[in-house]
Amino acid sequence: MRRSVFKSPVFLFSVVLIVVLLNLSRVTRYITGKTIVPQGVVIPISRFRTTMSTIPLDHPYYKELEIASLAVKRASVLTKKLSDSIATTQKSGTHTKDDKSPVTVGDYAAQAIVNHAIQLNFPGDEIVGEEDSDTLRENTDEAKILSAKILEIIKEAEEETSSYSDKVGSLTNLNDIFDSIDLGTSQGGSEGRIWALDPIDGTKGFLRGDQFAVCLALIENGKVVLGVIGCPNLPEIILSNEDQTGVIGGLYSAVKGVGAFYTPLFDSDEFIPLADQERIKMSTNTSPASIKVVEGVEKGHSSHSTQSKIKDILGLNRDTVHRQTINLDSQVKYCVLAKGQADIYLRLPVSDTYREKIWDHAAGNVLVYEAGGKVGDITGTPLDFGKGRYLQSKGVIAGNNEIFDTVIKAVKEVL
Ligand SMILES: Nc1ncnc2c1ncn2[C@@H]1O[C@H](COP(=O)(O)O)[C@@H](O)[C@H]1OP(=O)(O)O
Ligand SMILES: [Mg+2]
Ligand SMILES: [Mg+2]
Ligand SMILES: [Mg+2]
Repeated sequence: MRRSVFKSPVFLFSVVLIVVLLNLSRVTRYITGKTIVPQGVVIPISRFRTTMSTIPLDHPYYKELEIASLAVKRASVLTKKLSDSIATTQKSGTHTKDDKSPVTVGDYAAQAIVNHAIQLNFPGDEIVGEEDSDTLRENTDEAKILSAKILEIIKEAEEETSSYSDKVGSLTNLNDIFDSIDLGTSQGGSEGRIWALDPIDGTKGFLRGDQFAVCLALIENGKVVLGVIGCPNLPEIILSNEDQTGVIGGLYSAVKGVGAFYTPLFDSDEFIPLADQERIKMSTNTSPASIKVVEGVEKGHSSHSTQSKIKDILGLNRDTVHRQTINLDSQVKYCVLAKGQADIYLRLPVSDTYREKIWDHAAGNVLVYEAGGKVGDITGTPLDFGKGRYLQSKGVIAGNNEIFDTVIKAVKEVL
């Protein structure tokens, strides 16, 4: 009997050869740990994965995102350490500013680190930063104690994140630290590239050992195009004020036109490309029985009583409203919202004259938009980040696309 052609050694060898050739890149990767792309260029595997994903490696602002992420991670390592030893921080490292708000060694040190990274990589860009070094440069005992502590904690954080130093640099003396802090004096505006930095957003939360965030945004011609928020104390899953679980520490990023993303903040000591991060999306929930509202903790920062009335109008039940309200300091509220763990953010003004600062909202703004939500002032008008260091509007309301207009209607009814 004639042997079937399918069983001939030549045929079987050909099949194996075709399979190997079709999977050449996988085979090479298995043997060498490197990937060969068709042009014969050898690139590391993580870059190959990014190229193959839906998000290209050359997406807009890739380098800005990489530098911003590493700088925010280093500042987060520093502030987390302080936050974990908060009893000492409170005693020795806090100064009260002219507007009576607190500033700690953590705020100064984090601003120095992030500003330095921006200047090193994008020397033509301006920075609007919350802090300045005036107090530290005074010839007083308090200034000397604060400054010595700042130098010490920066050195510690740089040692712990030394693998980033080729990208974000390092600061080795107090003069350079003061100069770096003072790079943040831009007056903002609607032209050019301006970074907005809040080195510790929610300093009061930080001092309580609760939530705070390191917030960095890039504003181009008045529009926020990139935002990175490091949340050193934020659990991955936030269900209510009592029920919060999962990995502690999150890094939330958004690039305009690309999307919004989450990755654990302390898991890796390198930059994780967006293709390897988790894409996050706002909820679409509009049901009064199950929607969740995020608000600040501090009654002096937003009007909790006006917010209660709005929740009433939206139809939240008075018996369950406390379970549907999540109180969090700082821009972590935008992160929880963008991740779809809450549906509405209410920040009703306590005073007619207070104007929000751009560094308090810029990064959160692009995060919510890119996750599929909306942010506006109390009239629903989008926030304008091109008007200087301050927003010229009152209050902040954010929500998923389905519920936003209903919330604005309720706000108008109450005010
Ligand atoms: N009087 C005020 N009204 C509204 N926000 C304020 C006021 N004072 C400080 N803030 C800022 O509000 C934000 C925190 O508010 P909340 O945590 O309630 O959302 C912080 O950015 C804080 O600045 P800072 O960055 O100095 O902490
Ligand atoms: Mg402050
Ligand atoms: Mg702030
Ligand atoms: Mg701050």
